[in-house]
Amino acid sequence: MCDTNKNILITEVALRDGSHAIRHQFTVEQVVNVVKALDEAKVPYIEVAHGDGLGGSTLQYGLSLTDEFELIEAAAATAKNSKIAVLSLPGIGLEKDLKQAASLGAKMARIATHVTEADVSPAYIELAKELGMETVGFLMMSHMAPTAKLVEQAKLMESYGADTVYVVDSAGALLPHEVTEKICALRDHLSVNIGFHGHNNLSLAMANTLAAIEVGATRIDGSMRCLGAGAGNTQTEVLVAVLDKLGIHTGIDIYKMMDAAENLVAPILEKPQEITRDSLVLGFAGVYSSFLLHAQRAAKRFNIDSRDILIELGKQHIVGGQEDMIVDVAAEIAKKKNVTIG
Ligand SMILES: CC[C@H](O)CC(=O)C(=O)O
Ligand SMILES: [Mn+2]
Repeated sequence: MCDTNKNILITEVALRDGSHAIRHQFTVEQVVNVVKALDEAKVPYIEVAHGDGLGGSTLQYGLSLTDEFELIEAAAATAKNSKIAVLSLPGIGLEKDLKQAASLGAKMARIATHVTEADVSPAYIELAKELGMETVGFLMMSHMAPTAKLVEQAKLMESYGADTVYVVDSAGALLPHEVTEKICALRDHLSVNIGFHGHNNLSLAMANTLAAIEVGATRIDGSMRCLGAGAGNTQTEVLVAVLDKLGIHTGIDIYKMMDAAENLVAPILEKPQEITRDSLVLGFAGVYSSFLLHAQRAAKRFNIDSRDILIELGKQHIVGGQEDMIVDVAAEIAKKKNVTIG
């Protein structure tokens, strides 16, 4: 049974994770309008950055339409109640980027590493703390590590000073009982807050989020209209309503949240966030959700089935930062199949 006395703090990630889905084309006007509405709805945290975090605007990850610092500055100037969060993957984001985000008003830093590579994060976590930011360790592709390994890595992030450690289901590959096992283990071994970030590739983002909350996660990510990579994230406005029905407090105004999703986010979507055969394969094969559009582009270029690329990426355990491998894998498949490139 859920402990209904707990307070859940939600981070709305459409303005960062959703950036993948719209090829990083956010405008200042869109960001300001969405932040204003979320601020009025009393959403505690709003993440703003390139989809791949600070510094992600490159040919490898996709160029942003608008400089992310312009978006962060505009978001921070608009938010009166909500805190602006940024994501940084050490190496893609630099320490100077974190300093700049803090100077523009970002109040939370989420330092993201592959689930077995927490040891690349101490300098960033320590810097974020020095900058006075609330600090989150974000363990991506959590399905790829056994629970004992995940606990070891989370404990490292805790030892570096993270206030919260997240289980991140980047591929939307986890099943509810696996989420329960992972969150329980973190709850039993950590003293800091525990968070969960889901993707809906197997239609399990909501079930996984509820499983996480049930056993102790108190920091939860969602994106309005599921605007996120792959099939998107746990749908925030739905989550707020479901938690209210469970008697769990988020402090968020449900009507205002619904209005923000309907009036401001729906028009931004290039197409509704559905579970298509490709996003289903992401969850099935355990592939990074942000690889979706890259794999679809490569499939077109090499005249092959995008599912074959995704399955092969899963087999080869290709992870974030190895986006260049997507084209290599596609070329290899085309060669093996003797496909004529148009
Ligand atoms: C490439 C960063 C990634 O999108 C972070 C994230 O949201 C995830 O791993 O799910
Ligand atoms: Mn994500």
